[in-house]
Amino acid sequence: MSPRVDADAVVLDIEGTTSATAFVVDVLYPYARSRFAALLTERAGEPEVARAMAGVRELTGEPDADAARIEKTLNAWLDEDRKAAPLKVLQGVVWSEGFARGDLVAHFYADVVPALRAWHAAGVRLYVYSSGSVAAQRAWFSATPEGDLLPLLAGLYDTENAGPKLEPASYRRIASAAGAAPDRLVFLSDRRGELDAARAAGWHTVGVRRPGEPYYAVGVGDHPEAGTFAGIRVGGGGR
Ligand SMILES: CSCCC(=O)C(=O)COP(=O)(O)O
Ligand SMILES: [Mg+2]
Repeated sequence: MSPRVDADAVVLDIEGTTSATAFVVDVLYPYARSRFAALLTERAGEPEVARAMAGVRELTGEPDADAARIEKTLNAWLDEDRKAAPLKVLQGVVWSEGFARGDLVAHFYADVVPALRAWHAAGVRLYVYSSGSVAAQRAWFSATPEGDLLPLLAGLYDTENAGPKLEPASYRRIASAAGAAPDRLVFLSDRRGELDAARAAGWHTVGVRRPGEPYYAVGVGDHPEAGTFAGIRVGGGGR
């Protein structure tokens, strides 16, 4: 449970890995849910909102869906924790404003921020790859109980700029964008399917298994695993 990884860069999943799924589901989702109606009716003319509403209509095959119908769909997707791109865009809009306003403060497991600081200080580059939109990621890392962590991060990737998390091509895209050889990258995630996709792209992987998380019981297959970030050694020569 203390993997050593010979890599130059760490790529982080958020939900279930750096942070509790329960916080996302119990705090962030209700925050978004309570603001969708106003967003869809009062701000439908904003390009990002309009594009996401068109995306919902396309995904559901309901070209005439009005704001109320779209809100219903978004709430159903929230109930399923479905990582649909238009939902993630709209969540990103609402959450960014919530974090900026001070309504929301991000959650990180206690072992995460010390490890991120130590890796960064040792010259390991840090990236995020999450289903949460880049806007949501930026807001999340900028408003933490330990202050603004964005300066630690070299880049942010989501399903829009990289692609779906279960497809190896997405990890190849990230490696190329980050200018890193695949075998110099390690992906930390709680989901076996994501780890399988990263490994298929030639990356190192570590499955993060935290008791109480939804994927804990499923396990991470034959990927190296860690219970916390504290035991993960990353660096040239596995330092
Ligand atoms: C700051 S992103 C909030 C979490 C979220 O909405 C999400 O979908 C995270 O999914 P992940 O890919 O990080 O498991
Ligand atoms: Mg996750």
